[in-house]
Amino acid sequence: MLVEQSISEPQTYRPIKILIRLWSLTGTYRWFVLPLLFAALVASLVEVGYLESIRRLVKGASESQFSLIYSGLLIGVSIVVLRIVVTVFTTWTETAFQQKTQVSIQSRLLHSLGQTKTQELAKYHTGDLTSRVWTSAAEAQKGINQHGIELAKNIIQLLLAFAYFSWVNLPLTLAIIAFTLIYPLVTVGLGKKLQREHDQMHASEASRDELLTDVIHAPVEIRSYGLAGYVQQRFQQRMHRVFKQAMSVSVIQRLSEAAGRVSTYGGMILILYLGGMQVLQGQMDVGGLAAFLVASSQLTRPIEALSGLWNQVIGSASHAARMFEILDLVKKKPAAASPQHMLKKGSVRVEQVSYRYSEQEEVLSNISFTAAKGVLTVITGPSGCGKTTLLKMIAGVYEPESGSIKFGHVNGLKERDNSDLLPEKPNTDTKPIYVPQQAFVFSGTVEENLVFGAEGLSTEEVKLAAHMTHVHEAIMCQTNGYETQLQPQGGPMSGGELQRISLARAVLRKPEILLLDEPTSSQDPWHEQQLNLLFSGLAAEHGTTIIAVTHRLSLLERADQVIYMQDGQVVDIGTHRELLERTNGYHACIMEQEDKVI
Ligand SMILES: Nc1ncnc2c1ncn2[C@@H]1O[C@H](COP(=O)(O)OP(=O)(O)OP(=O)(O)O)[C@@H](O)[C@H]1O
Repeated sequence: MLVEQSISEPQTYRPIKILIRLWSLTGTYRWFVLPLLFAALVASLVEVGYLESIRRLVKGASESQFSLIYSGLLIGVSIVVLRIVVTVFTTWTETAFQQKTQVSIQSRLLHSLGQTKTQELAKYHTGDLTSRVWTSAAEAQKGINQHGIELAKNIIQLLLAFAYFSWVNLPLTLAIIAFTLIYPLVTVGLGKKLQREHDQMHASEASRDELLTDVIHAPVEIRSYGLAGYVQQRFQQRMHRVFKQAMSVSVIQRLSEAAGRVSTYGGMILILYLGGMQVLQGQMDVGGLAAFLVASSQLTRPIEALSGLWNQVIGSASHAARMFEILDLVKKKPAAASPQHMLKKGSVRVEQVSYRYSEQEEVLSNISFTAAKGVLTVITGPSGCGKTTLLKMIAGVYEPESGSIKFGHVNGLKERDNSDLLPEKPNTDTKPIYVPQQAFVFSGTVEENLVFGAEGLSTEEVKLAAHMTHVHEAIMCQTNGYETQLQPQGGPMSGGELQRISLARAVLRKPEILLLDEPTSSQDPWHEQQLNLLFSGLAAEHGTTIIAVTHRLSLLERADQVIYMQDGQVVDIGTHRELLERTNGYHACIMEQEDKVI
């Protein structure tokens, strides 16, 4: 039998705090709220004018006072015109506010995702992350730009209507308010429970989305392992959980709506009773009571709307909490280290670096070495010894648990002058560029994949980088050349071609420090040799500092220095020849890897 894992209880936030934070996230667009609130005030005054128009018309007709009828008519016509103007203005401003808010919040999220440490993001499933960034962000922002604004409008309307009705007949007004308050009181009472149910429902939806993402990403595995039935069963279980929680949410919402109906009808009956008594005692005429009854919805409607809106705000708040969790993953950057005057610009110094993934045993212990500017450094060692972890640490993906990684600041080496090979555009970004073993394919064409994020480069520059990594011809073999649309898995380009596209993407940016993880792992011997030549050339002729992780003998032979690692430690540093002569295990390790490659 399949056992579904339980979903951890999400953190619950206070809705008002959430609304304030959402509002502050909308950047400069937050001030759209002011004209909208002003429009809400005008709209509420219009409603009061409407009430006064009815009162004058009814009173004028029942007492045959033509002056009252005319003034009632005048007020009525004026408010119709004003209402049209306010409606047009509000619709336009609301639409603009909604769109700007959504763009602002979602781009904030994407920016945060780009800055969050990989190990933090790794705790989230892709399906969950996607639903937080898109669904939760879209639903959360409605909390301010739709429900929040409506809430404010109704409060303004309620206050003005209350002031007006109190002026007309205070006892009746107090009676109807007292009765209608049942609704918001019930809603607030159920609010906490409703928020908990919303939180759990969103967590269940996320677990369903995770399963869907797995199915989409692994159709081949599902078919070859015959998992279709298993996946279907799991999906049904997760949908059942979503359904149960959606039912709970719905029941709570219906309960509070029922309280709304009781309070509306009860309020009407109370007005009729108290008003009837006032008529019998001669304190009010029948016309006045009828007008009050007709217009009383202006008082009860905002109260009912407030309660319904509060439920919606709670729904948005629950989505917002899921989104904030992601925004809060970005930790403040540590204070910049003092400049290392001994290190030349482009050099990297790794000092006594140790690292562990969560509670596991140490993956890197006390690693130290220097990669000088223009030097080709190659890290090698048995599988699992920590090479990729070390490279990612230099790239800034992980932070050392102890020790430090320093980048040189002193500009002492010769400028890149003889740029007959590299594109001419000077590189201003001195951050290391990391090229992973598995090329990542962005959605778009080959050219877009090469240029990605570095707009403004000419076609010649892009082609030059593709020539340098020997992928230009393969691209030109495609019917649409550089305009070829890449499929999510990189088709129609092969694995080796994609790896060379990924290298060209890095070369195009003229990095001072280039970090390569198994850069020739998918290459045939000829391309492997050509790429090795490129790496040596970049280092020797262009002063690029290259740190590569590899098992390949051909690259080890070309390296200026080889760092040999075992079990998370540096065993020895030297040239390939030196290590072959003096380091135990190095020769065996290289031969073993070469045999695997062959
Ligand atoms: N995200 C992770 N969470 C937990 N442990 C990890 C993670 N990534 C790697 N490890 C562990 O850290 C150790 C070092 O992994 P790493 O990928 O750095 O080794 P490697 O030398 O590059 O291996 P290979 O040559 O097989 O690519 C391994 O034991 C691995 O299981």
